[in-house]
Amino acid sequence: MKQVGFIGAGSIAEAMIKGVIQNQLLQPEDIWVTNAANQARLLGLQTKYDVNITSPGDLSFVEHADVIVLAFKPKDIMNGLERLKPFNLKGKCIVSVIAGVPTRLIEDTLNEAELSVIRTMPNTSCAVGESATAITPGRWVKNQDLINIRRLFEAVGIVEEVEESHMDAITGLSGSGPAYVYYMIEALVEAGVKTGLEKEIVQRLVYQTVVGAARMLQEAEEDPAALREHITSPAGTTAAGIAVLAERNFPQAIVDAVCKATDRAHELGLVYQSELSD
Ligand SMILES: NC(=O)C1=CN([C@@H]2O[C@H](COP(=O)(O)OP(=O)(O)OC[C@H]3O[C@@H](n4cnc5c(N)ncnc54)[C@H](OP(=O)(O)O)[C@@H]3O)[C@@H](O)[C@H]2O)C=CC1
Ligand SMILES: O=C(O)[C@@H]1CCC=N1
Repeated sequence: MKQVGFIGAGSIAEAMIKGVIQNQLLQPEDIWVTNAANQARLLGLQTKYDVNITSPGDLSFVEHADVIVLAFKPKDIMNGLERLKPFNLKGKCIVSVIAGVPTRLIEDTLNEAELSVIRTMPNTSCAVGESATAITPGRWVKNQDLINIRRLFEAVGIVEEVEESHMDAITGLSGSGPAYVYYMIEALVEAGVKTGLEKEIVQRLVYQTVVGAARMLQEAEEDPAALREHITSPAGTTAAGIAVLAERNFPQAIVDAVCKATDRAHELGLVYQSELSD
């Protein structure tokens, strides 16, 4: 893999760019980025990461890039693909990080026979090399492309290869997942501040609590339920706190959130499939 071009310069594109540069999988000069309209954003990325940019809407790097990352919103899929169509995509690998959009739609819309398309679902923790990324190959993926793209995402976290039928659920689970965790952290901080502690102190305590819990999961050979039990003394403070969460059906709220996010990913895919057949 020599040159990677990002079409879309938003949150996930930046997280990936930051991660792959930090992990030295790619050099800044091998990365190209464009977007739809926001020139200031592109200049900001160039200043921060020293990557190549083109003017908004200028996809000329597609001619020499080996890998093209589709990093725009699902609503922009048809427009984004139409703009790619005029290019000779022979031998190139198209990597989509777009929620809900099936590989088949990309394959069928782009004007290239037997195109290598890989659908992926990373999360923004790419930026610190800690993404949980799922990848699924399209119909005509070359083995070497799959190896290369796996390597790209392994440079910024862990990778699971899955059947495409699981991608919407993964989008709702680990694609959106950091947001659920941040939401809980926001609430923990709010609770700490309410006790009268300084916000900075609360933040340090809470962030480290979350980092420590995550490391325990990775390093202790016990599941989360067992780790929770170790903290929960009979009739102690944790038991009192957990009882409130159980009473408010915290686990069910999380399950419902993931299901809803999964349904939303599926809906996004259906919308654009039906557009294709119109
Ligand atoms: N954010 C996340 O945590 C994750 C997001 N994703 C997926 O990644 C995709 C991007 O999400 P995110 O980065 O959050 O979105 P952002 O809104 O932050 O960025 C979207 C980018 O797409 C650009 N864009 C829109 N249309 C076009 C076009 N036709 N050609 C070129 N660029 C275009 C926008 O340009 P401009 O600003 O100029 O309009 C912008 O740079 C989505 O499909 C999402 O499902 C996947 C995993 C995680
Ligand atoms: O919210 C979204 O649609 C995207 C997909 C996964 C994370 N963010």
